[in-house]
Amino acid sequence: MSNPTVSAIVTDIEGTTTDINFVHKVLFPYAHAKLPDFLSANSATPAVAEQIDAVRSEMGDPDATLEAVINQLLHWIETDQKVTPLKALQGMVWADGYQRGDFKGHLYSDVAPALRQWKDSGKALYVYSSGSVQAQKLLFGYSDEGDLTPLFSGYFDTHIGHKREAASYQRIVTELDLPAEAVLFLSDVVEELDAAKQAGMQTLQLVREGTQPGKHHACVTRFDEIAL
Ligand SMILES: CSCCC(=O)C(=O)COP(=O)(O)O
Ligand SMILES: [Mg+2]
Repeated sequence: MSNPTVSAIVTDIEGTTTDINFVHKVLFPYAHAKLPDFLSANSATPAVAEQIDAVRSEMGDPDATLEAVINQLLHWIETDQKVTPLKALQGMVWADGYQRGDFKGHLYSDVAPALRQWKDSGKALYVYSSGSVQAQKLLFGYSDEGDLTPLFSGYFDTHIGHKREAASYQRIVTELDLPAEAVLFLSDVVEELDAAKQAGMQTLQLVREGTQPGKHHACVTRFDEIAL
């Protein structure tokens, strides 16, 4: 497919640029193992204390003990809940892992060449993930393909809204200051693509191994099938 009407591309991460297994079998278990000690050691640090208070708010219990907060966070990891303070704290814990070389951000082999080509041809590139902006920058900054962060013009996380809600994509379009139809959203998840399309964006589903294709969005299996 060739599409010269696209000025900006917004990409999802998990299942789109990156193997779901890297997120679920490397990142989430790492956060699950490290969060308790990280929170016990850093609970007085202002950036961490702010997120602990946000967890207490989500729990509806402003007096929850640190132990209760930790148990809540571990439960959210086990059930893959996209709760904003969990995502912020995961990003902080993963920073250690990336910096120590415990893992690198996984990217499918077709992703970095396509991102470079789109950037060179004048497209603006953005990320929209439930992972925090810090986590997104870490994954692309410490990726298997080196530091790809210079390719991106911006990052969006759940502070802009949840990924299955059209209003989130309307806010992104407003931030990009572009007509919605000039923005292409890439994701593996049909509900996210439906929300982006409702906001007027162009959409394309990445059907990586194990992904079920939907009926209402054009599909590709790799980034190098996308001609812009
Ligand atoms: C930013 S890397 C970690 C991804 C993550 O935490 C997550 O929940 C995946 O969300 P996505 O919106 O990329 O499916
Ligand atoms: Mg995804």
